[in-house]
Amino acid sequence: MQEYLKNKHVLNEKIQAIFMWAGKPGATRDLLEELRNLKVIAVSGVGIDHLDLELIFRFGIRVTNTPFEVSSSTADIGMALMLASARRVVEGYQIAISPDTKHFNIDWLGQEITGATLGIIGMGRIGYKVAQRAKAFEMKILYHNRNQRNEADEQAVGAVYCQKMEDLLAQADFVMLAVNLTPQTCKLIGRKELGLMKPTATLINICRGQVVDQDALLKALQTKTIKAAALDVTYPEPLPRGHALLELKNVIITPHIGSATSQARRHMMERMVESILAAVNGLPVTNEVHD
Ligand SMILES: O=C(O)C(=O)CO
Repeated sequence: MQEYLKNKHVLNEKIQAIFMWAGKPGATRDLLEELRNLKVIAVSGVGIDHLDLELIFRFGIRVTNTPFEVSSSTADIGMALMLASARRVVEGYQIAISPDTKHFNIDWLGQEITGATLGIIGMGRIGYKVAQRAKAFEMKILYHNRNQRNEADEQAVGAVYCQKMEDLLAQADFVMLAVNLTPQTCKLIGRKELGLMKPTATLINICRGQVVDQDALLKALQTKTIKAAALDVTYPEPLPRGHALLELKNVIITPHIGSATSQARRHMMERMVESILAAVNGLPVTNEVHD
């Protein structure tokens, strides 16, 4: 890095590819103007909501991401959060390690996910992997998506399509968010939607914090409009210390670790290297992002 900063101007002329973390601040106009030989931006992960694609494409730069490499690990974190919330794993852990052993006998009970209804909002690659896992837990599966999946896909996981998201919200014991962040999905879940959920339901977010109106979520949790939330993503990340969501017992939060497995990260790296080599050599790029 120091070497780069020392020779920034010379090196900037040579840079043909940059690597970016999904969700982290995107490529600015200043940066694009400086990197005059840039051919490709390789994004690690599926989310490209942090990039101004119109601006990047105007510079003739190609964009690539790794949508296939993160699906299983992100679906796993969704299941982990759902189970941890339902079985109150974090509270249990606090009791198990508490110096005061008199609380060791718990005075609360968890909830089984077997037989419960899971509503998946966003049935793309990640949502579908969640459904595959939920089927093994004998959950009833509802889903809402822009487009209905084909019958074979639905039957393979026993998922029932809800054309209206409201129908899913009203029936689900667990609502899992797995959509891309777009202007259409920003604050998709707000006060009205939370109000449609059962008071016994849990919201799980594994996509982007901005998909939920966080103030409305906080209120819904404080007033017990819904039972609990389990979030791998928030807005901002991390939440400022002392944020009210961090104080609630019915919330568990992980630090955006959907793709944080050694397997997923290795596959993401391999795919990005492959895409960068292809792009700098003017060849077709796997997972190229288009308009
Ligand atoms: O790949 C992404 O965009 C993720 O956020 C994975 O959690």
